[in-house]
Amino acid sequence: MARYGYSQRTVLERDPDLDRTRNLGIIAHIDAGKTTTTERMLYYSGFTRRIGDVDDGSTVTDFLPAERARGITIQSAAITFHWPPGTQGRLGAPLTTPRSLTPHTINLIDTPGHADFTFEVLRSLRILDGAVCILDGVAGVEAQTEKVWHQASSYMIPRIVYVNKLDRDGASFGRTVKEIGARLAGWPAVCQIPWWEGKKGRFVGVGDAIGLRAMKWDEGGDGKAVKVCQLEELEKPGEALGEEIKRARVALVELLSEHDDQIVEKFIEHDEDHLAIPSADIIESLRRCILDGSGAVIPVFAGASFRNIGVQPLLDAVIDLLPGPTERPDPEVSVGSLKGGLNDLLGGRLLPEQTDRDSHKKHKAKKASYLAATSATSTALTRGLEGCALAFKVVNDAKRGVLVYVRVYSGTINRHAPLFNTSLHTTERAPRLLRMHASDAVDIPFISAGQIGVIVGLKYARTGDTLISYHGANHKAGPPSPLSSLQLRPIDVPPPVFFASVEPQSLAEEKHLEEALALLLREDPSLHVSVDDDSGQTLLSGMGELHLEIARDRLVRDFKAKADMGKIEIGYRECVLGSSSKPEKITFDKEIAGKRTKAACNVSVEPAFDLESGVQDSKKIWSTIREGNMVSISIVGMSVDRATIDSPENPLRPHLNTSNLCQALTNGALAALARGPKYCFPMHSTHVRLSVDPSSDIFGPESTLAAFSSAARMATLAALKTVSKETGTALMEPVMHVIVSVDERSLGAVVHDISAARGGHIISLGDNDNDPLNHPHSTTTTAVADEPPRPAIDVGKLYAPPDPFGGSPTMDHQDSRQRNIVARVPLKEMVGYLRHLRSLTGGRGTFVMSVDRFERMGAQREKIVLQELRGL
Ligand SMILES: Nc1nc2c(ncn2[C@@H]2O[C@H](COP(=O)(O)OP(=O)(O)OP(=O)(O)O)[C@@H](O)[C@H]2O)c(=O)[nH]1
Repeated sequence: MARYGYSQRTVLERDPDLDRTRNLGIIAHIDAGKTTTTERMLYYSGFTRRIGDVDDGSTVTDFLPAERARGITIQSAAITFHWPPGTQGRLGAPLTTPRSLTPHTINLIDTPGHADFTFEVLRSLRILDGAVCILDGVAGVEAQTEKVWHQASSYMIPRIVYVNKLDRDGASFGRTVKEIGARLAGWPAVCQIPWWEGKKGRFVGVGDAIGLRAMKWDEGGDGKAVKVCQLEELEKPGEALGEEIKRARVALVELLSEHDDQIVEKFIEHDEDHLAIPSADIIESLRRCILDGSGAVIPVFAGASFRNIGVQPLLDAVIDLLPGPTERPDPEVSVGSLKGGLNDLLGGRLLPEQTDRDSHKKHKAKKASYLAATSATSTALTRGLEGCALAFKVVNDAKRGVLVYVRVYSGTINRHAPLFNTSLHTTERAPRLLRMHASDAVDIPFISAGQIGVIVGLKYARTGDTLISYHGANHKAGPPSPLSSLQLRPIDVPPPVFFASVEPQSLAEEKHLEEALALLLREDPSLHVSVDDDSGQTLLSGMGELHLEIARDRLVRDFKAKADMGKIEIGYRECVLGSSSKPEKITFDKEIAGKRTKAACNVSVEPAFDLESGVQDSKKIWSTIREGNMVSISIVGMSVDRATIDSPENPLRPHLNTSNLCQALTNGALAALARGPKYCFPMHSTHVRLSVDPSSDIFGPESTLAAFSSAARMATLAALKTVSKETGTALMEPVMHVIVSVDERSLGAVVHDISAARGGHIISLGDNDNDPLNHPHSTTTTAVADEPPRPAIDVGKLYAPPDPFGGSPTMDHQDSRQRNIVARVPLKEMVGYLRHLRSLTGGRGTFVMSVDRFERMGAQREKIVLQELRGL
């Protein structure tokens, strides 16, 4: 079965320009040096005339004022530049090997490193064809890196690693290589080794195991001039670098031989001489090994971007090793109930998957109907579809208005073409198309498959929406089915756990604030806005404190909204403690716009703390799980089979369509669940059972969908109120899955702090028994969920060059060993944790966290939290 996001190999036309395009992302832990490295890339490619500096806020990529002020990257900006610069080759000429001899187009998508921006990272990751993962040579593999690395594996993104900051005291390339093996669960293929010179071990350049040479940069220069030394020059007596480069080459060939048969042939062809294999063959082998995006083989490069060392060979590696759009797997789409690769679907090659439970006969019948459906869909798509793109980012630009960044996956998107948004079901024209160079832009007539570009002037498109253009576009009706339901697979948005009220400073500002919030939500769908019915207050919720702080900055500074944001608070949830004793029946009966509307339904509620295992209800014909709650619907006289087919006996006919009715009822119930009866927090772990009896609850044409939705909302509110009175409700709190990376020395203090002071539950300690790093000969397997485990990695057998001081690759320096503490901790106890962790660990500790679940609080804890909430 295909993994998340993609199925089989793509069948994009082999376009020579696309072969020379790299949709590249840079991923890393916060502060590893993404922006610093990007600035050098832009400078060496001739894109900028001076090197921007993160520390004085003059970089090209971090162009939002909020980013510049904080010195961190918040938004992924897409920039296009060319590498190598100059005229060594020309576009359209056949590809030479190595590819880095011919100019290529790099679309660079910068991704944020902060944990609060997971959604940003994910939405950038999915459109990449390859990525560079930057590590800090002192800190090694940090918790956030591990997290993003595994996310990239699940999107099958081919990656290379760049170990940065090797100029810093305490930098340890060898230890970092071992950590790559252990923590990133792949085989590090050391392509470069650091060149440390003199007694103090000054970092001056890199040794190249692929090209059997070394590169040296002048101290203090802009790094443009690179001195290349061949192996012979490095083999002088007393010169250790030459020998180490040879050792690295042997290790590289040995490693590749275990993953690639073709390099074994080359090895034999060259009399089993590791050094005799041409560098072009090594490059091709590395390329083959990383192309599947599994991360099983991890090419490792070295540098110190801040000192202008190592960036040009890194760019060469991007071109030489990472794939172009034509070499990537087919993007996964859904069309109605069909799911599969877009190009498979267009080419009529989508095959059904047989589940283990399907009997052969049943499978045969299923396959026949499936094939008929896919073939009809394929024909419709091939006839109709002109272009299909994913809006992966929406940005409000002060000069140009709203910019929608898109990646085109099929066909072309042309200027002025009407674009149908299959997520919102609206059509909008694309008046202008741009190619972005950070904050500069160039007008272009079209964006074709595999390319990244910007559409200006769209009013509705949001981040994550699928946009299509089609033959015979019809503004009013939109495309015919099934084209109208074509969607590139969306990203799951985690639940928001922090919220704050947002108030306009005056009544006159209300409208402007509303518009600014709407724009903010278009940019970032992981933000939510709700209006408290009782107080009329607008609440903005998000995934982290920083997430909301940035949202406030965006509102006030960038959108110029005159608004105040209240205190950022934790988004608790409320749950019912018992079930309704009898269903609550509500008849909604109201005149709307001069027209009478009337509908009724019955609702009962009950606790559902384990939604994962499913809630049994034989009568239900429809159920939805949303934000930790379940809504299930039954209609008297209908069973699951008949419900989906609008047969003549369907009791809802002729006024109502079953799925529209169920959707309207669900929307009504979900609206009621947004506010708990006692504490006003959203409900969680609650099952709403809704039932409609067509003989008594439907009143002919007066029973509109809106009337049903209102009836469902009111009945759910009433049922929650009754249960709250009869059995009570309780508070639930977000509990986080936390990974803290600390060195051995601080382990005890941090563990004690988590378990004693923060009420956390330690799950694992990365202790001597489990942590491969502490057992040089122990093994590790891949940590990617839903992946079959890869053969174990023997960390002790990995090649890593010796480090000059301190960080020996055997990691016998007890105190500098990194340990990962995995724990579950209530979010409330994690507020402001980074500062505390830094003080416990002398500034070295880092952590990542994500929402694990919502948990009911004990009575004592609930009392304390309630007192705090009431300001007591
Ligand atoms: N000594 C040294 N410092 C570096 C190097 N590269 C980056 N830095 C410094 O590390 C800090 C963080 O660098 P950034 O480039 O902002 O890191 P980033 O990964 O973009 O950080 P975010 O944007 O916050 O995710 C800055 O103070 C840089 O000057 C390097 O090679 N050597």
